[in-house]
Amino acid sequence: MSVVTLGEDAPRLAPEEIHTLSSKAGLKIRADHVDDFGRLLGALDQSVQSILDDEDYYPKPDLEKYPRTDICYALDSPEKSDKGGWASKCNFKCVSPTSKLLQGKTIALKDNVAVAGIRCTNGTAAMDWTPQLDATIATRIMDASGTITGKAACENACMEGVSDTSVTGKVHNPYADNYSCGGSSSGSGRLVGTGSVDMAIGGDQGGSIRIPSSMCGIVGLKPSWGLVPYTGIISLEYTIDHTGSMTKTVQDAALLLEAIAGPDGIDDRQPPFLPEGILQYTKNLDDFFNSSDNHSRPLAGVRIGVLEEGFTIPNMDPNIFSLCKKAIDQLTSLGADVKNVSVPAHGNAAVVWMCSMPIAGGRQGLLSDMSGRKQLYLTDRVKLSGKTLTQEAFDKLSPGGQNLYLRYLYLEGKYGPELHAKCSNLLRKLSLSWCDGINQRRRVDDYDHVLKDVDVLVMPTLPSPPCKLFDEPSKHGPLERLSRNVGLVGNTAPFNSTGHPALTVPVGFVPAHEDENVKLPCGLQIVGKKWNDIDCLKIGAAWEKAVNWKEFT
Ligand SMILES: NC(=O)c1ccccc1
Repeated sequence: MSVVTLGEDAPRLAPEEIHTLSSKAGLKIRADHVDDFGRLLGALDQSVQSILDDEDYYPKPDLEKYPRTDICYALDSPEKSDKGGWASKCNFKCVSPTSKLLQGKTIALKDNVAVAGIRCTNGTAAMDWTPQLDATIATRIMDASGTITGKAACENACMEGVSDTSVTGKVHNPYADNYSCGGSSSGSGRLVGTGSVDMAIGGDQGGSIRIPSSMCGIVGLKPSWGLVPYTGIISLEYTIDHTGSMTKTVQDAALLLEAIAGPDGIDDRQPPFLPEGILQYTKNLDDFFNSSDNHSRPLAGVRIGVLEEGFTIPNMDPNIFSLCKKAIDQLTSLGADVKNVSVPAHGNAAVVWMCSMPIAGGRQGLLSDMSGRKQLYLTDRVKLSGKTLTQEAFDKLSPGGQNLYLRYLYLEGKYGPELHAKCSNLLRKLSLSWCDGINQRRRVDDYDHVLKDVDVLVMPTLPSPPCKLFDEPSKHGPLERLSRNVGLVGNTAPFNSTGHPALTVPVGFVPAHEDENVKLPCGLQIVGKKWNDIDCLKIGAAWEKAVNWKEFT
């Protein structure tokens, strides 16, 4: 870095530059101050230039230990995408001396997770980014000897819940072609659902792990906020960003969570340390089942609250309603203490989530402005977005991303930070801060008030079954395309804002709305106390041991 001086011959801004700058902001600078500010800003710019000339600071991927070869992109060979599931495939050498936890498991990463040298689409052509780093969770999977076999398709800019918006093509439901896998982690849902991989990583800001998991008949866990590092993953909005597992079984969910959870020292949402033993999910799960002396009633002593408002969200399908009630009866017969509970604020929580998202989400998710954080910034990707979206980038977004940007411009212009501030407080009212157990003096509100009496809340993951994909999506207008998302996140999005862990397990099939002969998967959502992801896993695993979900009616 060079030494900057404010001497007579130091670089300075000309008076016209100061004038242009201030008049754009509607300000006038006193005539006798113009030269002073010109010199101050000129010196600043000299410092900035020295920083831009310096190297950036990223975690270095270990390409020698974990080489990746034979990269094949769905954009080049769509026929190799497995009906849309893959965004890219690769050959990864992942034999680690460190741990064998994931040995023998094949794993797909959602295509918003950075893997060095492999193009990362985020489901959209609006930005073309090839990362030079591995996300923390990718490194952790390699260090646990997991075999990464590629990147799974993701819906456009992670802003869609129906699987016909990705730049890599439509993703078909594992149980019926031309039906939705959900989104935005659509490829992860399909690939695990069809058995193309054992496990996948998904991302979730409003339901994007749980929606495709429910629709593809698999287990999806949105972990507690901050449990799994988001470092090196494309963000939508940092208060609601989560990454987590999508697996065939709850046992595998525990296994993958164990591999990826815990502080990485970079993601500033994470606590620096966690209670002893909390990350040993597989052992804790085994201990739970081994300690039960009544194997036909493994859930004896577990308290389950049936969230009434979770069954009355808009568009609730009667078949989903009754199937989930029956699944809950099954939990009762497994010994659980089940009672109805009410959180009146639940009905409106997704609406607050929706009004809160655009201002911060447009800036962070579409313009890549994450200022205020102390974490790893993806500088090379930030460079691609610019200060405002270009026409070209806007045109490449699907209606969900375009709508987010217009909502951002509209709400930012009309209400500014005041709206975002109020929404954030209302969302915080739903739940204590993430250290609620420690700070007992705080008021106990909404969900956490009820979670004092029960261990978990249960409700349908989604109000409606997967819908049909459009034959030619681009022939349909934004309203028609986005209408398919309406109400979808009523039971999922609230827990992105509160940060509670939320697991979806498949509980059977329901008829599609378009054709009653088409039967598609349906999930039950289990929401736990913060940091008690293990409670969700225990109940899910008890269900899975007792019931063959494909035959449950
Ligand atoms: N990223 C998300 O979680 C999401 C889910 C559904 C619709 C839009 C976004």
